Amino acid sequence: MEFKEGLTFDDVLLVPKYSDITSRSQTDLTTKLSRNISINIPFVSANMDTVTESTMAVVMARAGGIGIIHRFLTIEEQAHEVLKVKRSGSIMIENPYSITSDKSVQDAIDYANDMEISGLLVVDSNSKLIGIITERDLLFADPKLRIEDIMTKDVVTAKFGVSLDESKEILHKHRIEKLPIIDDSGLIKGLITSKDITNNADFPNASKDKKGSPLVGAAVGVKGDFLERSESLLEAGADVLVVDIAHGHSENAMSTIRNIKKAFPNCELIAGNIATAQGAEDLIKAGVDAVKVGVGSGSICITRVITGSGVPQLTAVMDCAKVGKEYGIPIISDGGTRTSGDATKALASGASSVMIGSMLGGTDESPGTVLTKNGKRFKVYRGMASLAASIGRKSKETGLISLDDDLNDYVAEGVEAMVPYKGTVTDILKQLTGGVRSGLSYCGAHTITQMQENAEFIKMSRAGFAESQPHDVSLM
Ligand SMILES: NC(=O)C1=CN([C@@H]2O[C@H](COP(=O)(O)OP(=O)(O)OC[C@H]3O[C@@H](n4cnc5c(N)ncnc54)[C@H](O)[C@@H]3O)[C@@H](O)[C@H]2O)C=CC1
Ligand SMILES: O=c1[nH]c(=O)c2[nH+]cn([C@@H]3O[C@H](COP(=O)(O)O)[C@@H](O)[C@H]3O)c2[nH]1
Ligand SMILES: [K+]
Repeated sequence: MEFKEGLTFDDVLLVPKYSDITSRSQTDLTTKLSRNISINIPFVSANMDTVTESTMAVVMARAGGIGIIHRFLTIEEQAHEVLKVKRSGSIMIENPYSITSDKSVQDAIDYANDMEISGLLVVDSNSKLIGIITERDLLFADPKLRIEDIMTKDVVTAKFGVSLDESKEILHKHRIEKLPIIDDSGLIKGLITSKDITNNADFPNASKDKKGSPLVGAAVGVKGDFLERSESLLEAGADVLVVDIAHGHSENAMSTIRNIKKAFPNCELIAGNIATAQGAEDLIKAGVDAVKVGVGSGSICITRVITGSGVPQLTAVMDCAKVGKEYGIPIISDGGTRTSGDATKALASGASSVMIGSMLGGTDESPGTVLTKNGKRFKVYRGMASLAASIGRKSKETGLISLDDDLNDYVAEGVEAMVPYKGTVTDILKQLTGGVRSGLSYCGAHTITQMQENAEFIKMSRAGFAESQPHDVSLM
């Protein structure tokens, strides 16, 4: 039997090429996430419960990438996370939350807290706007009063179709922060807020949908509720769904893809994970709009240790990208990215974008709290097939874990770990994108596609690898 060689990031380097680029800003990182979705930087945050919920997804989209909300939540919770992202950045919120005037102040406080918003529109029984209550109205108000008693009745509004500049003028003139948009009969068409206007100006590179809201994706599994979950996620506004299964080159994955595409033909669909050309081709033929590549490459993955299965990540991406190119379907490299150099190599070898977990795991925007150990700060980052994650899932699905459950029955394919606390994702993405921009320049390329055409990899020896690291110095 002949052995094929499998290589990964540390086995190779990109050979420097002549470049006419004089500044990193001359490079363009725009890329395809999937057949019909473009993003402005090639980074996707992983669908893991210690990486991506709405807070992470909002920051990823603002920076120009996208976050995929993990699936280890109830359908309602996951759809709500999607909704939170969608509502975080559009210039006009389409269905602003409202309440009727007969409810109590306490009802309004509870509702605003649940929805994590700072104000509510007040409507009559015909859904016509009759008032507004904001944080300041609710502050110190007697919780037993009716909303009618404390709401502002002469609401400043604008007609549907009002321009951004006109809205700013109205908000400034009246020194207010919320501008309900109504039609001729007084029905609410939307809400423009000062915060959303500021956000829009502050994040010019943000990835947005056609209506100007941040892009967001959400993962679904292959068992049980996936159709119902898909429907709720799409209703909440998810721009793309990701079929997430450890062994994506399986009948399980294939039938899930076919079922989702049949039920929701317009749904943009990514599926994974696979690690071979045949896997990529089969998923593409089943109807996906992008293929996620990576088996056992992740920092917390022990799939290769437990099962003996996997393909070194660079080879996996190269093999799959050849097929992706034939069919015009983008490839996402998932797992094993530790540096901007790894990301550049993944892109140069044919991936259109890179999914990252551990690099984002210890940030302010990842779920979970900061722990302190020996004076250093950490956050938990765990594999979704780790024992702890599985117990978490089971107790979520069925209530508490029963004492009869034999934990030895569960074969973990991931570990639970800690990663150093790293501050905000924004800074990490600046370093990552800066490194990739430089990487493009070393390949003599202005764009990722150009880099893929120009890229020449060279295999290196262990001595070459050692030479590539800082050496013969004491690091500060
Ligand atoms: N990218 C990677 O290398 C890996 C990722 N993971 C992550 O862990 C999480 C849990 O993954 P799953 O166990 O797939 O999800 P899951 O718990 O939803 O299982 C999906 C179905 O696939 C079956 N299944 C699992 N491994 C299989 C295999 N090797 N062959 C045939 N059927 C198999 C399960 O029994 C179940 O019926 C996911 O988020 C996944 O992305 C897990 C292992 C490897
Ligand atoms: O073998 C595995 N067991 C797991 O428990 C597990 N959880 C996540 N993943 C995968 O790892 C990716 C993140 O990898 P990094 O931390 O290297 O960025 C993720 O995006 C996943 O593809 C797992 N793989
Ligand atoms: K690994």
